[in-house]
Amino acid sequence: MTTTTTKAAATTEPAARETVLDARGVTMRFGGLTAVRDVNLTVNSGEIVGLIGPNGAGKTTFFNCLTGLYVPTEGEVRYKGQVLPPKSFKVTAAGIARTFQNIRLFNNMTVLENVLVGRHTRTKEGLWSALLRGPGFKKAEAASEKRAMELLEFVGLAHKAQLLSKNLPYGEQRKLEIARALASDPGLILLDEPTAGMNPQETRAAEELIFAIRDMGIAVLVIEHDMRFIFNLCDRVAVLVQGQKLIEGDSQTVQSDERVIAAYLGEPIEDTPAPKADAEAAEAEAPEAEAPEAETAAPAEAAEEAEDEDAEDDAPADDEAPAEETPAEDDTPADAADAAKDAAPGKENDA
Ligand SMILES: Nc1ncnc2c1ncn2[C@@H]1O[C@H](COP(=O)(O)OP(=O)(O)OP(=O)(O)O)[C@@H](O)[C@H]1O
Repeated sequence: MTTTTTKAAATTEPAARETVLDARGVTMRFGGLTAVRDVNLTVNSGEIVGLIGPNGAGKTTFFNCLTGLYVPTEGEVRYKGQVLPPKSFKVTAAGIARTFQNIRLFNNMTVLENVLVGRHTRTKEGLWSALLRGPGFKKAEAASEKRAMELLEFVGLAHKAQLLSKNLPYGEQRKLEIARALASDPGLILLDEPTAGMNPQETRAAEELIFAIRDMGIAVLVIEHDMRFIFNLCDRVAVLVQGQKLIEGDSQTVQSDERVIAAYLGEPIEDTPAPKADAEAAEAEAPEAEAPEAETAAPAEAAEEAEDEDAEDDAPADDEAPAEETPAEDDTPADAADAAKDAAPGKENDA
């Protein structure tokens, strides 16, 4: 990635902005625990919005509600005005892509194949066409491969296209996840801790990459514990504390808000420090990044998974252990779906 894009680039764009994401009154309960409570959040085209909060504040749960992994107990999520069905593959098809806190790559597939998996929501060729490998299929396959290579070029991994993804260094695996998410041609990308485990140099490169994604016309919603990264990157930042939105505003407003500092430090603040000191204090108190460990439980039959509409979401991840989750029904075996209904009787959104 050699872009020189900066935050200022966005502010010179025309003001006409479309509301891309509109989450209204989103609440998620797990039994007696309310992980997310009545959260409203919008993301507009051309924006990079940050979502921060202490450990356990409900950030990832909120992302899961936005992307159909969870059916919110209350509230609704709209993408470009349309209520989203709470099914992850439909959310992806509608135009929202995401990456995960714990990397979810198909370890035994090549870098290129991983991006092609992300492309499947945009290919129209059916099973028979694929089996017979007719001219339509071959044309679609060539187009997908071309697009996948463009995206690998964009994230700086084109020269590693034929390597197995498990052989990439950690920072590059994170980039590959982003390329795979971009392969579905999203209008909005949700990034869950994109710099976790990265060194400062990689973090700086990730920042440039996200600016470049924004400049491609894709709105960004990002969770991150690195406060310097968030406040430098985002046009707006929302703070979740104990499942509720505490404050939302520009970086300056948020980082100097006493309640935000108190939430991170866990104690009342008598004197408000200068904003820079705030950011450093918050960063010092922020939880450790996730251990840089790639997902190791990629499905044995990766090719079969690629055919599966839910392939991405079915790849297991440690932070979202299926045993305890209450995901949407299409992402789980029947018994887990039953458990989900009992534990999280969220309403079904209409398409
Ligand atoms: N499937 C689940 N079942 C029960 N409780 C859950 C489930 N998923 C999350 N929680 C709880 O919901 C709360 C919010 O968790 P969540 O992972 O969304 O927080 P977070 O802000 O993303 O935290 P972190 O910054 O550590 O990733 C926590 O108390 C967590 O234990």
